[in-house]
Amino acid sequence: MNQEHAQQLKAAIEAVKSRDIGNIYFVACGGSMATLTPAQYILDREIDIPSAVYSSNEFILRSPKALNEKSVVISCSHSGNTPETVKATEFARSKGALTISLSHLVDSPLWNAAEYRLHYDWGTEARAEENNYGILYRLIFGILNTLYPNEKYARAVDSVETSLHDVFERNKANTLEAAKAFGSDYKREPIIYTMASGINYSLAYSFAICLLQEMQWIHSSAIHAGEYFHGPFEVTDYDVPFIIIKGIGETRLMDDRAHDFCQKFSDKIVLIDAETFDMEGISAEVRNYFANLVAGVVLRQYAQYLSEFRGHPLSVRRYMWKMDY
Ligand SMILES: O=P(O)(O)OC[C@H]1O[C@](O)(CO)[C@@H](O)[C@@H]1O
Repeated sequence: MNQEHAQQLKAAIEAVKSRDIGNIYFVACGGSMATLTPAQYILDREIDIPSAVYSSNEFILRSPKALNEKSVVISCSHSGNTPETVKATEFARSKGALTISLSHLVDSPLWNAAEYRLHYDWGTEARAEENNYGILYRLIFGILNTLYPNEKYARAVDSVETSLHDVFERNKANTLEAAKAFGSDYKREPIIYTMASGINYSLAYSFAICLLQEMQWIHSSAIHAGEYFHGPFEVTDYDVPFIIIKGIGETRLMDDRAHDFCQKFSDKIVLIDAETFDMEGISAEVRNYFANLVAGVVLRQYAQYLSEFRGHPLSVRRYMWKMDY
């Protein structure tokens, strides 16, 4: 266990405990916003303190009336440099909110803007319990366990710290051949939709906007499985690809309904079904909250092989970080 990370988490959790909390905001852009979103889902399900997710600039511009000294604002920027997220964190602090920021870069502008800072590891060598989701889940379940002590939350933290890494590795190995087949079969597709609901929706969103659009320049759109029947299903056809992510929790009914319909008319469905994951080691009562993380790792491997078969590295950009925007 990284002791520096553990100290940073302890300080942030204690700070939350010392306050009277009225609401919790999650603020970030793009992939980082998608990373934070499952935490909001978990809070929604577990406690009655209201919470919301905002894209950083909208947070400033909309300026929620309830943002005040009773707010906790959790922001995240992988680079620590996204100006909107830095400004949103400064904005939250100026309103008296308790600010906690996650970043891979120590001493970045975001790092210096927040009151409490959480560093996370990144890259192929990083252990799951120390990466972005590992730190976020230790924070969220740590906060829950502090505010509402419950063995379930303690076991969730324990699942992150002792099992998540191996769960990721096993599921990556189990889906390696499927990832290669996806890369090979879908390499010439000009458009790929993603679909999910509940805690998995932000994964469908980040796969569409970050992996497919940003990193592969493939047209895409994330469709909420519940919303599919309210417009998007009209584009379903035998040659239109959909990646459907099915969860194991309370919103699976919506995933099933969308999948049942979609497979009648599309011959190109890539199903990522959390029911097939090996979740051994993750406490049973919180598996729904972890299956989306496993789906993310599985899908990342799919993107990696798509990129290899297309000869288009995931790191290539046309505009991002190259010009003013
Ligand atoms: O604030 P961050 O996490 O550094 O984000 C920077 C960029 O990285 C992404 O999350 C993924 O490349 C983009 O969506 C975003 O614009």
